[in-house]
Amino acid sequence: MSDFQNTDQPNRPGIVVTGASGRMGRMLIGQILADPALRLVGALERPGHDWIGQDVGTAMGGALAGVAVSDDAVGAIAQAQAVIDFTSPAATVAFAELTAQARAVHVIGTTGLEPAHLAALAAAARHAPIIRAGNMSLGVNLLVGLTRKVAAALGTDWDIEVVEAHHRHKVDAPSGTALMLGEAAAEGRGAALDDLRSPAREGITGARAPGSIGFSAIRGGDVVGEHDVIFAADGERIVLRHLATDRAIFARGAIRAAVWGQDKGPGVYDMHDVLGL
Ligand SMILES: NC(=O)C1=CN([C@@H]2O[C@H](COP(=O)(O)OP(=O)(O)OC[C@H]3O[C@@H](n4cnc5c(N)ncnc54)[C@H](OP(=O)(O)O)[C@@H]3O)[C@@H](O)[C@H]2O)C=CC1
Ligand SMILES: O=C(O)C1=N[C@H](C(=O)O)C[C@H](O)C1
Repeated sequence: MSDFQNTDQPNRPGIVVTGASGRMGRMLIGQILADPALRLVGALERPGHDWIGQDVGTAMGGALAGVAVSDDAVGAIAQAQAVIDFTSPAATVAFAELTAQARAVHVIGTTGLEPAHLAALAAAARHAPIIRAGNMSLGVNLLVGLTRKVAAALGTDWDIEVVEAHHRHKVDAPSGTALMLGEAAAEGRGAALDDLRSPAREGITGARAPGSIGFSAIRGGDVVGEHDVIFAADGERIVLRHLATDRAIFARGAIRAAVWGQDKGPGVYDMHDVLGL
């Protein structure tokens, strides 16, 4: 049994998955259908998507699931105890309003959220729990704690750089995970990331600002997600690394969050809360 498995819920939560045909949507639906402790009650896609009206199991190339893909977010979310959402920032904000109205748990994996999106999510979280993380894996959330600790132990003569690599389809940079790691490094230094973040480098950038935190992004092929936090000093370097080789790790974390959130009050939570880290 996986460390994420949670079968001690007396009532199986009804889960709606948004972005059903996406890379994460498919992974989530596969895991929910395979777990007798869970119930898939809705699979959402955009209006006009060619999966609309089809059974989601057969659309994914598998067995009948008994749930038709729908573009009726209002109707689907009204029946949900949890909504798991890996889509786009604009879609996530729209789903947050509906999920709050339904008083359901909203698990958000979507990255690339800007301050206006986060403000809308904070408003929705006044009515129901939101669990949001740029990375839902156990490994990355452990790495966040390690990064904070190492940054706190080292002085500003150690330069901090976060380097990430993802598949060619990813639309946002730096990744949500890279930002989590950068925030942890800044916290370790007793500062906010906004105050330490290096601007993107191109052309004559000038020398590195002491104490700053830099980000670099690589995009190519089918890389699931790779993150290095590099602490570089004169004569030595420490590299903290996480390699994701299977999106199943993100889906397991998100499902665990959906179950964990069932008895929680309104508010914004993250995977540290869920995992008890
Ligand atoms: N926190 C974490 O652990 C992880 C986060 N992510 C993040 O999750 C997000 C999705 O990633 P991924 O699955 O790879 O991306 P995909 O592009 O494969 O999937 C996104 C899905 O969302 C759908 N979608 C977008 N807008 C809407 C809408 N308004 N209504 C309904 N569906 C919509 C897309 O449909 P269409 O194709 O028609 O646009 C697509 O099916 C990204 O932000 C990514 O960074 C990914 C992995 C892990
Ligand atoms: O888009 C992805 O694929 C991923 N996105 C998340 C991020 O932005 O960090 C998490 C993971 O790395 C995969």
